[in-house]
Amino acid sequence: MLCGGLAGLATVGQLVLLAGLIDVVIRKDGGVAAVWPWLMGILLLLGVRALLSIAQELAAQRGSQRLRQRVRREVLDHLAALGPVRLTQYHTASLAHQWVEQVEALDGYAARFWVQMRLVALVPLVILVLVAWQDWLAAILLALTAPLIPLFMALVGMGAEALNREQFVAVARLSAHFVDRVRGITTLRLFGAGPRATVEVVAAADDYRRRSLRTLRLAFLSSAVLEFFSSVAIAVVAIYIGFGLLGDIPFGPAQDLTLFSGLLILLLAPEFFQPLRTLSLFYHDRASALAASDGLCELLAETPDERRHVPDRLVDDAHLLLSLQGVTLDHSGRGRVLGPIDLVIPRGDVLAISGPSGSGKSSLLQVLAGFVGAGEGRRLVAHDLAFAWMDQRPLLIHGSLADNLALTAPDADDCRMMAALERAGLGALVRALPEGLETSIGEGGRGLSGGQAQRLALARIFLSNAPLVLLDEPTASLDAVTEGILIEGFRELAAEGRTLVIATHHPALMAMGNRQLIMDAGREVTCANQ
Ligand SMILES: Nc1ncnc2c1ncn2[C@@H]1O[C@H](COP(=O)(O)OP(=O)(O)OP(=O)(O)O)[C@@H](O)[C@H]1O
Repeated sequence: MLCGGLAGLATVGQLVLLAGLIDVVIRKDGGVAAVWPWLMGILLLLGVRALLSIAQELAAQRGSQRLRQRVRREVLDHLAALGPVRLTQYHTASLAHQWVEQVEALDGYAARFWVQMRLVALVPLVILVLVAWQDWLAAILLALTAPLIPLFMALVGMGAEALNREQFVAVARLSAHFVDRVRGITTLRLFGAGPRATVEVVAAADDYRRRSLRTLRLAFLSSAVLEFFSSVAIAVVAIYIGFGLLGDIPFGPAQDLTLFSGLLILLLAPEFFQPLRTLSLFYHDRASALAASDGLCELLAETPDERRHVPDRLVDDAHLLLSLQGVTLDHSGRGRVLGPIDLVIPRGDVLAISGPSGSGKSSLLQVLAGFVGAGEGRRLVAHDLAFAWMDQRPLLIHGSLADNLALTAPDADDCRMMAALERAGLGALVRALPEGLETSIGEGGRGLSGGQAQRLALARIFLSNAPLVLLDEPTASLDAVTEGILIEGFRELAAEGRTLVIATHHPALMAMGNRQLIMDAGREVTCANQ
């Protein structure tokens, strides 16, 4: 801001020197020697101004980058605090859009508009004082026209803000729409719905195009309004100076106008409006930043479930890993889906949970993991509670096999990774791949079969040191061979001394448990040791 203010003052100084130079040249007093000091002064100020402008731009960019980094970190922390279950109400593509695009939209505001807003009064005020010193009537003319510009800008800006808000909602919807169609491309083709989906995507994209053009139209309109008013104001001042110099204005300070003062006022008049013009250029940035911050604030206003984060500590944690005491779980609009339930999980236990579909098995695992906070009751955990999670659709990221394995063991070397893959029955496959561990896979394990993806997830659990392994229907819809490999893998984990909690319908997995918990309608029906 300081650099911007000084750069503005340097511009004013440059114009004063320019008016002086022209005055000296035209009046031809003093010869070439009299021109030099003016010229040198102009060149010096030109260099100073350039340096100050660069410094201003760099500082603004750094400030904006810091702000965006902070907001992104805050949004990520908030998403983590909301937890995986609450996040299911958002579309991944919309969240990604908010995290990338909406935070990016703050850049123009932070780096340009915010600075310009604070500079906008400084230079015009200095110019007004200078002009008033030369000719108070010209200063009044400038001062009268100046307020019209912010007034019209604000009027246009109000519309721009609403349009930008709609625009962000439309982009978020379009992103979600597109990602859904791409994810479901196989199903769409199977049902012959490809052409209809294409038409829908085209219609959504066209809607977005129309909205973008409407927003741009408004941006151009606001610039045009501003240009019009500043041109009219400059023209009025120019006419006044012209007639004043000709001696056609027989009243006021016009009679004292000289070549220097007339020139100076004429040169300063456009500069008087320049900060406002620059501000209007950035006004669109303000509108889109306000709309983006609305969306971000809405997301950040979602209060995380405090109970998820502050579990009570177990007293006897040498023997127990986890304990639920009278825990319940309610979902808005669904009422109670779990509990009250009491459950203790000793270290080294293998607990198999079964029961009909919808009986609350996954919900119980989510409460055990702390993905959702319990409504009533207490969740007590051991001090070293870390858990590994595996369900029917393992979370695989776009990247190499090694990247996916490193999610649970960032320090694991290739040897350890290969050993884990061998144990999960993927060794031969990975060794046959030309790029081995560096082979890329798509988001959600695209490029791997369902069974291979599950085995990769199992290898990840082998690599992790988590004492508790939570498994939610890990063998659902797999072939017999993969099922066998996974069940063997889980046996090995249990033999290592890890604690396993498995929600399953599979008889072999149920038989693995040293304890059986049968659930119905969110309640424990029986809990028996084998
Ligand atoms: N995020 C949620 N929001 C609202 N209701 C939910 C949510 N998750 C689960 N439910 C409801 O809670 C109940 C228990 O669901 P849960 O997924 O725990 O059952 P489940 O025993 O694991 O079923 P399945 O064997 O079919 O996987 C169901 O009625 C379900 O509709």
